[in-house]
Amino acid sequence: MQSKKLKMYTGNFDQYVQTRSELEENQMKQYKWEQDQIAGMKEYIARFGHGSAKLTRQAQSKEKTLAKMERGGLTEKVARDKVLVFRFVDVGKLPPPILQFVEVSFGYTPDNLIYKCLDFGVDLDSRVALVGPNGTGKSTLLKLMTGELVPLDGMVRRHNHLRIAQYHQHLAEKLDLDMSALLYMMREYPGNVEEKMRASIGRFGLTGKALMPMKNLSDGQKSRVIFAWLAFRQPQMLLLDEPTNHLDIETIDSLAEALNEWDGGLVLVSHDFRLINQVAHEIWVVKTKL
Ligand SMILES: Nc1ncnc2c1ncn2[C@@H]1O[C@H](COP(=O)(O)OP(=O)(O)OP(=O)(O)O)[C@@H](O)[C@H]1O
Repeated sequence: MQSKKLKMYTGNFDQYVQTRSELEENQMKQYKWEQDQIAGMKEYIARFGHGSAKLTRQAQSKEKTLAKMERGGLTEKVARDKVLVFRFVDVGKLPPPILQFVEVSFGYTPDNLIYKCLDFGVDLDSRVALVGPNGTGKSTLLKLMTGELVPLDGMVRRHNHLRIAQYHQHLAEKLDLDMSALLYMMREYPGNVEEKMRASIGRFGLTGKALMPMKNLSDGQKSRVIFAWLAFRQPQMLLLDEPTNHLDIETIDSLAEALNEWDGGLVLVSHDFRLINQVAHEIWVVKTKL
């Protein structure tokens, strides 16, 4: 969708990028050529339109050519897509260890353990993608990291100053859809000036949508409100549970870019290899239950 018009492209995303760039390059060449012609004719008409009979005739002829070109429809300038701004504020480093699992065992019931004697550490340089079939325990592991769940055995040690933020789809249910994103943020984080809140929403590409009720936002835009809400807490560690479900390809790429520019730690649960390939340095496979 460009300039409110739907254009169809065949092939995959990479082919679309290639074809679109070629078409736009040609369109820009044609646009520049036409604009040069028009400028030349206009200048001629302005200079010689009231000169000798011969020059005036030539100027009139150019005027006709110009009118014909305009009637035939001029080539439009290539409209650049608005680049999505997605940005997490840098938080600075905390000395490791940041988050450590020591001999952790966990199950929702003691007779059905999902994890047994887990030992690992995650720090602010970590860029981990957790992958594996549904129901193997990826979300459970994130909840153990945040402290929402506690181990049956062993311990999870967190740095005293560690701020963790977790993204998951259920956060969308917390949004008050009758409110605008701006009012929502101001209610969630009272005592902050409006300008600061607008900027925090703007960092997630929602500047033009800040004032409309959130029920009018698409699912992808609601996800971005949640990202703005999480980012405002300036976490050093982001735990993202299936963050791309409602995001289009450009937004996924913006998210990947923002994560790559950010200095915190990341644990990502996702099936989306477009995001995983761009941001993960390690892939941990969570396999079947014990
Ligand atoms: N609150 C709960 N009480 C009891 N069992 C639960 C609870 N939450 C999850 N489970 C079970 O624990 C196991 C692991 O669930 P978890 O949600 O961590 O898996 P997952 O790998 O994140 O899968 P998915 O991608 O489907 O969310 C599943 O068998 C699930 O049914």
